Amino acid sequence: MSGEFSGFAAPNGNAESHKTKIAIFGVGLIGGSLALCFKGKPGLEVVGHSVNAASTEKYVSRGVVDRATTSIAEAASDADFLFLCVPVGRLEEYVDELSRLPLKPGCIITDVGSTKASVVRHASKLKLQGAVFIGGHPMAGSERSGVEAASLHLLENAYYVLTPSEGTPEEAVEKLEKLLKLTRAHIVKTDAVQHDDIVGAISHLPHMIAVALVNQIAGYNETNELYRTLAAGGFRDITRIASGDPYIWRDILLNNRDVMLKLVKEWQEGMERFAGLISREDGDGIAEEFRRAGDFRSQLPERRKGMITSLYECYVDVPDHPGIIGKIATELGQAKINLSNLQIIESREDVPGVLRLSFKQEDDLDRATALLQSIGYDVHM
Ligand SMILES: NC(=O)C1=CN([C@@H]2O[C@H](COP(=O)(O)OP(=O)(O)OC[C@H]3O[C@@H](n4cnc5c(N)ncnc54)[C@H](O)[C@@H]3O)[C@@H](O)[C@H]2O)C=CC1
Ligand SMILES: O=C(O)C(=O)Cc1ccc(O)cc1
Repeated sequence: MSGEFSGFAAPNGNAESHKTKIAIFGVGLIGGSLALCFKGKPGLEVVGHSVNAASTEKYVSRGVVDRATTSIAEAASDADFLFLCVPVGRLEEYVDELSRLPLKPGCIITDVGSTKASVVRHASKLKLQGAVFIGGHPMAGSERSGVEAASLHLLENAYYVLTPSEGTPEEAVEKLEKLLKLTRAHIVKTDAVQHDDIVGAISHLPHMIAVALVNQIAGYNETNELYRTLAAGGFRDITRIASGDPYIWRDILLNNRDVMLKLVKEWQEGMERFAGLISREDGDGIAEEFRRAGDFRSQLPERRKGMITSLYECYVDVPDHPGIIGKIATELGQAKINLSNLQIIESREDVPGVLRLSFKQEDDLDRATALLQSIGYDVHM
């Protein structure tokens, strides 16, 4: 092996003679984003698997993998790393299927499922014929799905949780960590059960609440369309995650059932408490709730990609006159700064507009902020 990855040993130590083969089962948003991080790197070969022949052709024609197959056995054969990137409800079947195949001794099987306890428990019960299973969960994503939504930068700067068990060989974890450096994500290790408790609270519950909230408003809208018309900025922002893939989320919530039921109960108790404050007209109590929330929120990691926001954003105060959007877009374009979205938040004739600029990379955000400030715009995060 040569170049950037010289010395990147295949898990069986057979580094020099063969490329390190990475098999990706389910090349969608997450599988495709991982594939893009690995493909084209010296010493690595990326093979995609789908149950569907049309999908395998698409993976190759979009340049996301080196080759693709509908045969699990072919994808798995001689692979050094096997990434299971299918919906959570399918993960255990894939682990079962792999346990029946002649895998390369010392290969590493990992997954990207949003829940960890059940798949880790399942894998620990199987004889994996010399393979090592390590649970994984890249904590970045978006409400989009499919290989079309995959991006080389999706996982950059995000947290990537690994859940090795007590018996997992340390050197296998190190090999996986070394490969995952290519994603530029930050590795965090924790126990699978604890993972599901925490991620249930900070990701699964917010997704559920967003869906319930949108559906509540959609119900009102049936009798008065002004609900949709007036549902601007804030509502749209906090409910973006309600547009996640229905089947991906069905599997996540069902798989994390016990955690979700406990969280929903506690959420309902929180809402009851809030309703009590309102019905008793306890203004101080309401203000205290907002104060506590504001305090905790201000301690959240800033601009951390992953949960709830997968973009880097800033706001620019702009005088409300025609042409300003084009002017800013042109300035950014001339500086070769990649803008991924641009939106007017408030724009009335007598009120200064606020333009929201979204970027996929932190560096673009930093450069845009510096450029726009240098030419006199008021930019804030
Ligand atoms: N969507 C997100 O933001 C995140 C999702 N995850 C996890 O990543 C995994 C994949 O999710 P995404 O990439 O978002 O979904 P996706 O829908 O973009 O990709 C799923 C892939 O699995 C394949 N697939 C779907 N149903 C299948 C079935 N029944 N049998 C075999 N293959 C099937 C699809 O063809 C596709 O290639 C899930 O386990 C999810 O929990 C993890 C982090 C973030
Ligand atoms: O879209 C967002 O902001 C998310 O919260 C993405 C997300 C969805 C599922 C995961 O398991 C991890 C991250």
